[in-house]
Amino acid sequence: MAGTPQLKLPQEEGTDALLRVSGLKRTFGRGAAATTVLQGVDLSIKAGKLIALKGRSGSGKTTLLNLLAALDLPTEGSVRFDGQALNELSDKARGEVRRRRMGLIFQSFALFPLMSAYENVEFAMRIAGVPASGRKDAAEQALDFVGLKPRMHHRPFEMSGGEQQRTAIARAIAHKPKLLLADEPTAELDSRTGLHILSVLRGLVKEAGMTVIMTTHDPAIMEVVDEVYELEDGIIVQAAKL
Ligand SMILES: Nc1ncnc2c1ncn2[C@@H]1O[C@H](COP(=O)(O)OP(=O)(O)OP(=O)(O)O)[C@@H](O)[C@H]1O
Repeated sequence: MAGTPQLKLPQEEGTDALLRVSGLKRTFGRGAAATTVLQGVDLSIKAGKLIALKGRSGSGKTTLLNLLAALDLPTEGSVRFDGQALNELSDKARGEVRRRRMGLIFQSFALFPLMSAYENVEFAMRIAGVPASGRKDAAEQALDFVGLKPRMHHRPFEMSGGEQQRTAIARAIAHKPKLLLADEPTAELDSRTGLHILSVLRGLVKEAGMTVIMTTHDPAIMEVVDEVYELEDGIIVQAAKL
């Protein structure tokens, strides 16, 4: 894979965690119908790591990812991202942090069907507030990074599942976020295509200095990541450094 030097994030001094999660609890519903999914999650993640979050179905992986992405608010506890406590921000400021400094990837790709790969990436940058003058180059760099520049004018229905997921990755990284959050990024792909997606994600960490956190059931993922965290009964029960 051709790494694009321009995608590299500025390296910062300091050893503070990029993401610090403390006593995170999330309860859905009220009274007798209440379900506490996260019971007090603590996590500290340094910049420049590839992280897998595993756990059986229903263990709370997506719930945790949504809290890290500031798409949801905890019932108790806090998420500190890049030095800011997300729960202390207004809704608007939280949305800004997510759009400008995070990238999100979903298992269903979630691309706009009538837009080409390039237009999908360019549109996301517009939403992220990237000035018009820089959008074309940044979109092309991101599509080049995932190996899709030759197909960037194709629309999603003209692309394979792997190409659609690579478009979704390009869209998530074009504004150079510090943190990329991916919910089961290989779930809808065959194993060979899944491995290709993993090598793209690995490249983002190694060559661009991003931090990637992904939920997964895929054993192949555990082998290539830097750390694996396991959710069980609402807490982290295992944190392995490979
Ligand atoms: N908005 C909600 N309202 C009520 N319950 C919810 C809500 N969101 C999630 N849950 C419940 O929280 C639990 C954890 O769900 P979550 O999607 O986080 O699990 P998961 O580990 O990602 O599962 P999977 O691997 O199947 O995707 C489930 O029992 C789910 O039904």
